[in-house]
Amino acid sequence: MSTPAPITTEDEARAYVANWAAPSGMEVLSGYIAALLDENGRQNLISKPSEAQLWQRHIADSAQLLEHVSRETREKPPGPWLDLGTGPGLPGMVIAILQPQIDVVLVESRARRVEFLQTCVRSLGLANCRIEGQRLEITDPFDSWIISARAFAPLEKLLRLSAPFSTSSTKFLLPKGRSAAHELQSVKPSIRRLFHVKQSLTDPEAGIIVSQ
Ligand SMILES: C[S@@+](CC[C@H](N)C(=O)[O-])C[C@H]1O[C@@H](n2cnc3c(N)ncnc32)[C@H](O)[C@@H]1O
Repeated sequence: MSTPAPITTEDEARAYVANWAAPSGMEVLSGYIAALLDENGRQNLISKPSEAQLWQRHIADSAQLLEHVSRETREKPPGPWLDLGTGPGLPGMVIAILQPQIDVVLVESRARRVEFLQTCVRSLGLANCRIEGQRLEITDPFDSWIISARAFAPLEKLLRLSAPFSTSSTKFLLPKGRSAAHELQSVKPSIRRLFHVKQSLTDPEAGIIVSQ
């Protein structure tokens, strides 16, 4: 399989995301983006400077996690995709919009963010997206097919918190920005050997920690 080209502009990001979208996915996505930008005026969901590069920094950055999932499991997901500390739905809600056959569960503890997520689910008609609006620690456990988390917690803490939601076959997809390699180096070898770092398509210096 060829490695996709790096994404360096908003146009490239939009075209990249469109490749992952189910029919009508891009239309639903524009509804989500409009809501996100509107709500960002009321609460701090994404940094203000990143608004100008929203497709690259947030939407394509989320969508690229699909590169690390086999086509076979993507088409017939063997369980739910769990996104920890999703904030405004990044990356989980983007995945749910692009791939409606995937059941996505978003965990977020902050009430105003939860309200935003619930409004999006209702207004965009996202039947495959469930919100768990409380701390992960008090969320009823279930077995996840995939666990994603962007800017949520350091790796060891993340693994500890997510243990009730993972099995030996759960795949972890953890965008870690520029600290990915360093973070993986800093965990104990028994954990380190279970993961590797993949380069982000949206930032050549950023990495995604992926389980084997
Ligand atoms: C830095 S933000 C990242 C949000 C989003 N993933 C993104 O990349 O834009 C971390 C989010 O995790 C949520 N969070 C932190 N600890 C949590 C916990 N124990 N359970 C659920 N959500 C939590 C916070 O409220 C916050 O929205």
